[in-house]
Amino acid sequence: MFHTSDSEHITSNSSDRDLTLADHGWDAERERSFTRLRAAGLVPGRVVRAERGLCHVVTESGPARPAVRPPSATEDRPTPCTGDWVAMRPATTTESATVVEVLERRTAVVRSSASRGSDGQVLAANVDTVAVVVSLADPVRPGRIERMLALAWESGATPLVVLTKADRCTDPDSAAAEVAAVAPGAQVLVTSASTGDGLDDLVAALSGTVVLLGPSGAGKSTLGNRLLGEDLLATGAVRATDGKGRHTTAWRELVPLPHGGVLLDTPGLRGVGLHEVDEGLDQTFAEITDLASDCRFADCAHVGEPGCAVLAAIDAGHLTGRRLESYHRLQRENAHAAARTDARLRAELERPRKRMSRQIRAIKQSRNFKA
Ligand SMILES: Nc1nc2c(ncn2[C@@H]2O[C@H](COP(=O)(O)OP(=O)(O)OP(=O)(O)O)[C@@H](O)[C@H]2O)c(=O)[nH]1
Ligand SMILES: [Zn+2]
Repeated sequence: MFHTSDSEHITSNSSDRDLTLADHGWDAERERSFTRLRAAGLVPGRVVRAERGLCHVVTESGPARPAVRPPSATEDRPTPCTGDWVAMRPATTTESATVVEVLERRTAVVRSSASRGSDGQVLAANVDTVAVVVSLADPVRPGRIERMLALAWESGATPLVVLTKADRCTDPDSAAAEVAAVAPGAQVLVTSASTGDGLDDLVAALSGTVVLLGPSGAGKSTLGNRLLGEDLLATGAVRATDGKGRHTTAWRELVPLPHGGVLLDTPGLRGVGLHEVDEGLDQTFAEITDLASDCRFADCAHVGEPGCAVLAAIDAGHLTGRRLESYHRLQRENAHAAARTDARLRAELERPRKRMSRQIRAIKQSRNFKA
């Protein structure tokens, strides 16, 4: 039955840890909402990696690779993605295990070129903490941080800014203050994977399912290694390059952290763009949102309207012009993403043509393979 984290698994080695659902974030509330499904003979599992038509799931009785039943024409069931909780029909002597339902997502990180709610466009589900990772080895780029925070807030998870490579920065504290000024409502932590500074505070601040979001070279992998414990990732790396182990060992994008919580690292998350982040922008620029309620016009765009409280705050020195410019720029980017989505939805209506091109692609691919 259901293992709790204080079961016998706590004393066993790291690969056994993978066997408990609690280690993967299963909680009492999830269990309660699963009652009906359990009664129907289904078992819960969490998707540790999803591919077309097949997912790697961890269940109470170990890892499974259930098939995903394609939704019927009338069903509006999402395709499972990394982080999803699913209800599975267990394997029988004649049939393999099947994912029957995707449980309601508490949060979702959505890709920019896709619309929320439709299939295959959610990059990560049920994320609790989005850690925006920023290197202190380079000058602080506030616009970049604001952009990632907008995405983080929009997902529904709690954002956190993790400044890395403090050992490469002469004044980490003032850099942290500069970042805190553009991250209202988010905790800002200074760390160094090299010296170990700030890592305990980071572990304490992380909760539930954690995603590390940040540009290439920011130090995400290094930080992830420190959080996971080097042995675990080294094993994963060895297995990934060891041809013999490839078929038996699934590459996991979702790994329990030794101090609690789960690290979610899915390739698509690196370099994700903005998507319908209106609310996320409002939270990222919380002080502008507050000021805007005092603008004379309810739809004030803060670009020169009379009675604009936001522009007045800039004149009074309470808000930087850079901050408002960044807000405008991200709003434009968001609008472009929305327009792209509309174009995509129009394209969806041309399915027959799409299917044709897919067939052509498949034929070309099979030719390449033969060549
Ligand atoms: N001095 C110093 N270097 C660090 C620290 N953390 C990471 N680095 C170095 O920064 C470089 C990039 O780190 P990664 O962890 O690979 O960065 P990443 O964000 O995972 O990059 P991508 O995988 O490209 O997305 C590596 O050479 C690390 O050794 C740190 O705390 N101090
Ligand atoms: Zn205004």
